[in-house]
Amino acid sequence: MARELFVTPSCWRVNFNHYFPRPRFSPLISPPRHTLCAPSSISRFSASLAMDDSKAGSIKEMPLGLDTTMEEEYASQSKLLQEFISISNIDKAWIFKPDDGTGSQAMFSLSQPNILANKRRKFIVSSYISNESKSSVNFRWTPFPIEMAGVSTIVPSPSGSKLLVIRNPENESPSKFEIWGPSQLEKEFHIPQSVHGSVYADGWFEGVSWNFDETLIAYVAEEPSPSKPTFNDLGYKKGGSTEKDCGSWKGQGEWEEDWGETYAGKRQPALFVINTNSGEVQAVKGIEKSLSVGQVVWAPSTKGAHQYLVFVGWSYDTRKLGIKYCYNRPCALYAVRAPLYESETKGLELKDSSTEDVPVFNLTQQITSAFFPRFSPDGKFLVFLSARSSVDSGAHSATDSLHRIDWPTDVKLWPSAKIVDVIPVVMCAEDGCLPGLYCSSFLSNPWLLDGCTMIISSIWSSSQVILSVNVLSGEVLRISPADSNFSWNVLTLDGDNIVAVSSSPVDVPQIKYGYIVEEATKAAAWSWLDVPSPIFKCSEKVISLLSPLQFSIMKIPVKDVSDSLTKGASKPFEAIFVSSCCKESDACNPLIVVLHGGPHSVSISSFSKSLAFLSSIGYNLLIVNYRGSLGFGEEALQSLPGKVGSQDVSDVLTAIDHVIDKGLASPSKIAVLGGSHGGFLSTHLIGQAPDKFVAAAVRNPVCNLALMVGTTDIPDWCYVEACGSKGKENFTEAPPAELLTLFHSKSPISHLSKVKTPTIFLLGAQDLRVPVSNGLQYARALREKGVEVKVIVFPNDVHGIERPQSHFESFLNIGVWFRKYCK
Ligand SMILES: CC(=O)N[C@@H](C)C(=O)N[C@@H](C)C(=O)O
Repeated sequence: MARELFVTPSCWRVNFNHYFPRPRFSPLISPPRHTLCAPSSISRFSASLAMDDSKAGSIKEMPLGLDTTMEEEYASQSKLLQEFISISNIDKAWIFKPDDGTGSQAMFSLSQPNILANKRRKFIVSSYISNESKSSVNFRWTPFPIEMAGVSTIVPSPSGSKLLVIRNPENESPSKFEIWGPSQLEKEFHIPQSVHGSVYADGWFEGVSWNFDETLIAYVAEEPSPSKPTFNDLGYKKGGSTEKDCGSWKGQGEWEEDWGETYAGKRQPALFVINTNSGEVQAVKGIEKSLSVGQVVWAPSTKGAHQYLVFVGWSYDTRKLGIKYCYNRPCALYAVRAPLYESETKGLELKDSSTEDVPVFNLTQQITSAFFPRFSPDGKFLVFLSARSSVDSGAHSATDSLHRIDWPTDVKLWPSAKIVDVIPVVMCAEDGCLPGLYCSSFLSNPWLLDGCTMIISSIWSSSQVILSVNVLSGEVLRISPADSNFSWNVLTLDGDNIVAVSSSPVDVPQIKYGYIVEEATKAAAWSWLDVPSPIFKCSEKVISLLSPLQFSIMKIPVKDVSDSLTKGASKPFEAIFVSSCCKESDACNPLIVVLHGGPHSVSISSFSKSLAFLSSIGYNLLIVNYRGSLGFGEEALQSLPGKVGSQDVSDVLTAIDHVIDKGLASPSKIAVLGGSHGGFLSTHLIGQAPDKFVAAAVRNPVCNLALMVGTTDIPDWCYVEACGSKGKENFTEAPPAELLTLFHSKSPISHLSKVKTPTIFLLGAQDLRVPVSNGLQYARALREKGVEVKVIVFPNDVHGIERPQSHFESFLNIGVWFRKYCK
């Protein structure tokens, strides 16, 4: 579940299958290993042509799996794909306010794939913001970005006078902490591996927080490596050895569970505090060994009392089940006393100075999930998000709720403090009303100047919108324009103004500046200005290819509504339709049906570089948010578990019929593209509707639940999605034979005998979520029965296939594959 969604730093829940390349820094990948579709006669022909081309007289070999016709296509598509892929993303932004009250300074952290190096390049661009009047704003940009090579994360201090830069080691070397002032490096500290490993910068466990007077920074890092047994020629060496000596060697010791997909080999996340003056690092004491911690913030401090930290803790029963994309892992907010530093305590008489038995308080015992803690600016309340629907139902993601704790000044009252519901889980909303909360991140400071209104981004049907939430009254307003089908995301706040970004499937992102219009009706209370910026600059070619494209969001009525369906599950679902408007003839472009994974994820109406590339080379897109997707209320979402492979398949077929009936698609030119659960749907579709699709492309598809259940990091997912609400209770690591039969019967592999559609498989060999065996088994079985198949295995990729070269090669092959079969 990955994505290329712009400007949504830790947004795991949206579109993540195709559109969210998160940086992965590892060595070059090798060329495709498996290519099962090139007839040898064509290969010989290609080789001879290549020979004629060669002025040097050497024989050029055609890369594995290519023929000359395809090579032409490769060459032309690859140039264009590069132009799309090189458009920058905004990962984060901050505002700095000078003391003299003049204007503000914005800093944007951007990234761009460096395909040659197979890494993401990170850089910074700044802009001076001046408000000439309430309704006009001017951003003056620095002429060039500055590269931030080797930087894992940057975090400005609350006053904006210091910048923490963390560089994680690539090997066994120390983590580097740099503290920068306005014009120079002020401090640099190297934290050895014996203290802790890499600092978490994963967008989930990640948490780096400055205290109020900027003397301490709390953060989450990997625990130091446990010692491993040492052996030498006499056998086991008692007491081990810290030094490397050539006469001894290290064994492995006991295997430790990790959090699965993307966390392979990562050690337990633990809490640390560094003193910004001395560089002294202390591990936070008192936290149970088994608790994984993250998202730390400082609790409001009281003069003369200890400082406390609030963090999220995840516990587990017998094993850690995969956590990436899985909000159904129980978690709670905890408070713990921060370590004491001598310099901090000088001259202070601490009220509770004992260092023994440091207590850890669970603040959210009444609820099964609590994360993204944010204190109000006055420290009077603590707000957090909860995925309790997800935890309680077992669905890996579901509708969120927002809560508040009025923060007691007396530490002893913390554990019993009441949790107030601010936004409850929405089961089924009336048309035009909030469908529920679906958030993948909160700003570190989400507060307007009144101190009680939070600005957040959330999914609303097929779009992302910006909401203002008054956490005292519970009033929620959709403040991004309600008449816009574009997706909007808040980047940072400038006092009571908002710096945001807005985009659509056919419009590259545009920076927006939002301000409150006085004395206006509530519905029109915010106005948005366009901010010209150099950030999303793209080539003339890209601009000209995007300009004739248009998109709409279609409502698709549910087929076969019955009394057994809830109201929410009987309401229309949605699909985003992208097409070319200026057609020379009446013939429709070929259609690609695009299916997100999860299944409890969503394709939003934002710009996706890879999908825009496919649209620009002449495909219409039908991006289906089948029932079960996020953004449509809890009843619609919960209608899918237990019915995967039938209800979702039926919704996609209904959406296809809808566009055919409207004359927007030709029934003989339809292809399907999906990853993970989207690949499950795609392979189901080519089996259940074998005459419908001329080509398919699948990325790490789930093809056989009976195989997946024994190999994935989330076997519980197979139970919940195949069996519904019973699945959670019945989960066991050793599924009985009858259940394996059920899993098989609900899987695409059970329809394999009917498949005819030429299918390309893009597989990540390091995928722990849907291990490569799932795609390979299905591809080999198709090949065995004579269906055209191409398989590309990326040896160093995980589930998302996001490493720049792999992402590029995947979409280039998808483009060429579809061109071959969809004329
Ligand atoms: C929860 C989860 O990871 N499910 C996978 C089977 C899946 O479909 N993943 C989605 C999110 C993806 O798009 O990769």
